[in-house]
Amino acid sequence: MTDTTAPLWPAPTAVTPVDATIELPGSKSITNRALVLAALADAPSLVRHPLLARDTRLMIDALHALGTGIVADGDDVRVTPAPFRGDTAVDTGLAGTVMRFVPPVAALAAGDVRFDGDPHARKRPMGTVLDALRALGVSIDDDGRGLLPFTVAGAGAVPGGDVTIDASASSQFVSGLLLSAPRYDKGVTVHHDGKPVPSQPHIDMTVGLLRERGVEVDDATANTWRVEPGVVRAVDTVVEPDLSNAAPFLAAAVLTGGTVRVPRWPASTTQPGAELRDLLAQMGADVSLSGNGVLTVRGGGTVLGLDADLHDVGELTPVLAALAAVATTPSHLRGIAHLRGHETDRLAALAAEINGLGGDVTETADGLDIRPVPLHAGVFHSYADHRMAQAGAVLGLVVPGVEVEDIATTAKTLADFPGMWAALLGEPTA
Ligand SMILES: O=C(O)C1=C[C@@H](OP(=O)(O)O)[C@@H](O)[C@H](O)C1
Ligand SMILES: C=C(OP(=O)(O)O)C(=O)O
Repeated sequence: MTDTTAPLWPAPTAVTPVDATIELPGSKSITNRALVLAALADAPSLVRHPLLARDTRLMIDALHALGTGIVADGDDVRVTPAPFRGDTAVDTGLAGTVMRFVPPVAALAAGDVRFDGDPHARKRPMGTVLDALRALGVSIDDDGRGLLPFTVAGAGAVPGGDVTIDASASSQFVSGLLLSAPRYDKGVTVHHDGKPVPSQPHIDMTVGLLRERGVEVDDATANTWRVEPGVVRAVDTVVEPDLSNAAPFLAAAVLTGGTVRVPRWPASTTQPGAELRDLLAQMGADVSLSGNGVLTVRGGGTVLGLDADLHDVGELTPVLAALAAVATTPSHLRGIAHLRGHETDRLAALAAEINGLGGDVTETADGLDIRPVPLHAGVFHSYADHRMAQAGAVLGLVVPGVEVEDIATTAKTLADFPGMWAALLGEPTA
């Protein structure tokens, strides 16, 4: 449900082409994996240049509630592992990474760990995680609907073993099980049986970070992941910038015919945001990555529609859909049925909000068809979804009079999106 009491944010219209360098904070997905793995590790370690925003603070609080020592150390976070304790509660907020990655950790705790989250979080699919943990020997108390809230009855150890799941609704089901698997007595083998798993780069990220810590992972067979039991070595992690959060800023360059530079863009990465280079080029942008890691996107004046399967990079959809709505040719965004289980039903939300501004968007079984038509002023609702709010801001650049409801929801993954947006547009910040 939309919070109709949330204040409206007048989205600034770009009066000149943007020209800015955007320093992005760390990746949400890498930060939260690094924090979990640091808590599971054999010694203290540092997570350097982490994202500090709502989702990662929730992860820090969750691991702290489970007994892990976590303190700020300048801009870094120092994690000191300790035996996991129970008789505690975890607030997942609306963070998929907290609600899917922490229950497998809590299973190692000595005692009950109660999980609950935001109203929108109580709608996000969780049953696969709960069923999988039960199959691996964990006792969980819930009301049988496969949703938050629930209680993991930690027994101090987990047998582990083989489990078959349907992970077609979220790759996070797989990642969550794999992250804690080395600490289970028999390790874990996850088999996926169902429609294709989305967000493969995020699973590769999980496997890569486990291997960096000396954990043996076999992912050679499609849809099967085997994690051997063993020590998770403590490793200091330098978190890459959050490339998915580059999307609205790079989109501003595309839309206004301007230039946006993002420093520290990794030459190789498992982040799905890396695909922005190719996707924005398909939409008519000039994209280049310099030898010293600065990504530069220049808008070419004409924004082309996009015909793309976004199955692997679903979290880029809201901003790409906003661009598509003001492009010059139609777009077909495919392979993203799983977005219905994200922060909100993103397919329904994008269609409703773009159409609310006069757009012409239809939902398909697994995506969106977007025909660009002139848009008008209006309220763009956020549905507690940070990337919906970002999409509204992008549209506002070229559609005067767009008001984004609850811009504060962007704090899920960026501490100060409105300030960064003002700086992008050369406006004085508050
Ligand atoms: O593991 C992760 O860090 C994520 C996996 C993806 O989830 P889905 O596979 O549910 O799309 C992605 O959309 C989400 O933003 C972050
Ligand atoms: C789907 C997303 O988040 P979450 O980690 O909460 O699943 C997202 O950030 O786009």
